[in-house]
Amino acid sequence: MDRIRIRGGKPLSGTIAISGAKNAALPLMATALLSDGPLTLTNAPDLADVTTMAGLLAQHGLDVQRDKAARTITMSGAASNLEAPYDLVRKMRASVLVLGPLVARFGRARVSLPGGCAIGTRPVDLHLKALEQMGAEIEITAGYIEARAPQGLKGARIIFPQVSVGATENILMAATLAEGTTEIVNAAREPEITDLAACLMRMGARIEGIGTDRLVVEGVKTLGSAVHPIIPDRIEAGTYACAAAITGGQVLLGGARLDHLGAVVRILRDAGVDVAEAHGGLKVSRLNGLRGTDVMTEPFPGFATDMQAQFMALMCVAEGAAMITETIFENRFMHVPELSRMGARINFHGASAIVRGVPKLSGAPVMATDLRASVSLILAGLAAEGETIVNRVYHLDRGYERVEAKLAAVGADIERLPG
Ligand SMILES: CC(=O)N[C@H]1[C@@H](OP(=O)(O)OP(=O)(O)OC[C@H]2O[C@@H](n3ccc(=O)[nH]c3=O)[C@H](O)[C@@H]2O)O[C@H](CO)[C@@H](O)[C@@H]1O
Ligand SMILES: C=C(OP(=O)(O)O)C(=O)O
Repeated sequence: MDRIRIRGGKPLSGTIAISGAKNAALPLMATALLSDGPLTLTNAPDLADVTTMAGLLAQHGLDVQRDKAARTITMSGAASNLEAPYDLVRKMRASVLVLGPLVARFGRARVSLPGGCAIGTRPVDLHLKALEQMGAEIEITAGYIEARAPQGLKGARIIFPQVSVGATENILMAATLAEGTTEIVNAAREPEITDLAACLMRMGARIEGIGTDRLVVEGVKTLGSAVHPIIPDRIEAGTYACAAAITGGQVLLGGARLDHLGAVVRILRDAGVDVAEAHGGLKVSRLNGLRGTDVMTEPFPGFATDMQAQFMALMCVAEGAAMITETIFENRFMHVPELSRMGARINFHGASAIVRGVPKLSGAPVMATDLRASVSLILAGLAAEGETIVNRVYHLDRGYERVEAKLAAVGADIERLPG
């Protein structure tokens, strides 16, 4: 298995092009199940998760054409197989996003339950309850969600008791082909939801309230073809902002959008990082020391849970203490013991961690159990004295396109060691 070797201490300088967003690409690909297409997505990132989703759609019977050089994915045809198998769903939880589109269009689907993962139990009860409210009959048998709506889905008033990105996406997609009006109350407002709604509108869907926590969808009979550009990855941008900050460098994040970063910008600024809109993206620099800054994760526009591990790496070398509270996932501190192995001073109890900054981290072999934890160790490695080896790179490849090439191009001493 590949590993990443980093020799720390080099301030980053230059431009990093931000790729299309993983978390936008995956639901956007699932929308291809709602029509015969073709649906062409541009600015598609070259990520393991995108490959998994392409494989899932192909096994459903869609024609999936991917041009990596042109960064496009074109999907067409109607699903002939309505089952999403365990082997693919367990690799990538976002596979469950095929459920809403399949039931809406074909009146039934059989989708493996995703199960838990390193960061939490991550149930899909909100997705299922909302589909039931829209008239679907749902049974769980042999680890599979069996959903049936022989008369089609019906519009309903869905009030989510908790903000869920995936449930909002599944129900938004399903509602586009349901009979009548669906109102989604307490909808997630992440930029990826806005991007999904924009693509669905291009395909002919009728949606109001885009960008708010109340989406109203008027069902239509069919959806058509579209060409849609995927938004830049705000989490990749935030990650490289932390890379610039932790090394005391200055980078331009090509294509990154300030309005997509939500509270991440304010918190980075509070911590002593300069983030400014610049021609072609965002300029991030850190000329003085980092300040310990408290943060709590929240749904958008709050501070993203997908940025928590990276921000913690930054706080490991800040002056003073930072209290980091994780409110979205119950087990998203897997990076703490590994950062501690690199000399970080972190205590955590329950949902909060106290990070007491140290002047220097020291390189070490480390291992991570999820995507953002892995990249937080790369960030720590960029700032550490000596050599850091990050094992289990497959987590990184799910969500970061050529992370070592992008960082090396702005001056990091980093390379992939083929396993
Ligand atoms: C592919 C993708 O876009 N993944 C993102 C998506 O994941 P995902 O869509 O899985 O995350 P959710 O927003 O659904 O999860 C938020 C919280 O709600 C809980 N919950 C969710 C659904 C449900 O039916 N029942 C339930 O209890 C979850 O366990 C979690 O505690 O949003 C997360 C929160 O911003 C991000 O960290 C992930 O990167
Ligand atoms: C948790 C993440 O992804 P997923 O929902 O695909 O596991 C992530 O992108 O940090």
